[in-house]
Amino acid sequence: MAPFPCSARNSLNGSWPRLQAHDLSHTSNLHSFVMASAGPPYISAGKIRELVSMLDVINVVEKGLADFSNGKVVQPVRSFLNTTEHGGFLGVMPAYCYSSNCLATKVLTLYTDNESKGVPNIQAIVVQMDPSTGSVIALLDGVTITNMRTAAASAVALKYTKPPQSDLTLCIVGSGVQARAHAEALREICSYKEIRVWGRNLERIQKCVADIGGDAVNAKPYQDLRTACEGADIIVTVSMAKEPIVKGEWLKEGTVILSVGACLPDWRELDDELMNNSLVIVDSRAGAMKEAGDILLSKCDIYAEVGEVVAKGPVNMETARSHGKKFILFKSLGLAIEDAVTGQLIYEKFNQK
Ligand SMILES: NC(=O)C1=CN([C@@H]2O[C@H](COP(=O)(O)OP(=O)(O)OC[C@H]3O[C@@H](n4cnc5c(N)ncnc54)[C@H](O)[C@@H]3O)[C@@H](O)[C@H]2O)C=CC1
Ligand SMILES: O=C([O-])C1=[NH+]CCC1
Repeated sequence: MAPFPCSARNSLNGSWPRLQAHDLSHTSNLHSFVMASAGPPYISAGKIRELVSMLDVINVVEKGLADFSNGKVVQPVRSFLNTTEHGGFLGVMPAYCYSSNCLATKVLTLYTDNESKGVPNIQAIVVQMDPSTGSVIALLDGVTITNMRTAAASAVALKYTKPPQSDLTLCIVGSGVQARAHAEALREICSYKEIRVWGRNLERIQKCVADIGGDAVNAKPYQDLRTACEGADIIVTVSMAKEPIVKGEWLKEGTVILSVGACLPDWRELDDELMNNSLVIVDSRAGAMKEAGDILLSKCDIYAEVGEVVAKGPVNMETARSHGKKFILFKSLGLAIEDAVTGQLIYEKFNQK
C-alpha cells in the first residue's frame, strides 16, 4: 500500500498543495497537512508488481528505445563513481522524453559481493518528476524497475531478432536477480522446449530453476557452462563476471545472444571470437563506446541501436551473414529512458487506482 492517499495531491497538476495557517484549524485539515507534508508517494516493489505486468513494461520500453534512437530523448551517458575502498559504484541516470512526457532520474549502486552482507548487489531508487514544473511526483522502488525494464529491453531485442524455428532452447548464464526477470520476460516473446540455467553454485542454480517454474516451464540446472551453451538457440548472459566466460567456439551458427552483464569498460562476459563473429546491436552507441568492455576490448563493429531496429523492422541471420557474421548479439548496458518510461507508466497506473 502507498503510505498515503494520492488524493492528497492537486489532481490538476500532480503537485503537492501549499498550506495556509487556517488549513490547520480543524483536525481533518491537520490530517491533510500531515499527509501533504509527507511529500510525494513512495511506490514499493509489491505495489509496482500489482500495477504493471511484464508485458506492459515491454511495450513502454519498446517505444522508449525507438524514441531514444529517434532523437526524442534527452539523456547523457550515465555517470558512475567508484566507492574505491568498498569496491562499489554509484550511478546517476537522468532522462527526459517529450513524446512520453516523462522526466526522471535513477540513482543506483552496484556492488559485486553484497550477498555476504545480506543485501542485493544492485540497489536503486527512481525519482519521477512532472516535466512541466520539475516537481517530484513519486519515488519508486528502483530495484523492481531495474529488474523489469532490463529484462523488457532484452525481450524487445529478442522480438526483433528471434530465430525462426519454434521450440527453442534458452540458456541463462547466471542465477541471480536478472536470471529470474529474464526467464519471465523472454517467455513473453518465444516458447521454449528447454530453459537451461547455469551458475557457479548448484544450490543457487536449483533455487533459480525452482523460482522460474521448474519442470512446468522445462527449466533445468546446468553446472557446466560449455554444455549449457552448446546447441542453445538463445543465450542470455546475466552474470557479474569480469572476464570472458562464454566462448564463441561453443556456439552454433544462428545463436542469438542477449548480453546484459559486463557494464563497465574493463568488464567482460564474452570472448573476442564471439564478439567479432556477431552482428552487434546496442541499446546506445554512445553508452557502448564508453561502458561496454566486451565491445571496447574486442574492437568489434556496432551494426545498429535496438531503437533503430524497432523502427526499421526485424533483423535475421540473412542480414548477419551478409555482414560476414555467424551470430546476432544485443549488448544491453541499461538506459535511463527505460527507467523513466517504466516509472511514468507505474505512476499513471498508481493515480488511476
Ligand atoms: N544492462 C542492464 O540494463 C543491466 C545489467 N545488469 C547486469 O546484469 C548482471 C546480473 O545482475 P543481477 O542479476 O542483478 O546480479 P546478481 O548479483 O543477482 O546475480 C549475479 C550472478 O552472477 C554470478 N557471478 C558472480 N560473479 C561471477 C563470475 N565471476 N563469473 C560467473 N558468474 C558470476 C552470481 O553467482 C550470480 O548468479 C550484472 O553484471 C549487472 O551489472 C543489471 C541490471 C541492469
Ligand atoms: O542500467 C542499469 O540500471 C544498470 N546497468 C548495469 C547495472 C545497473
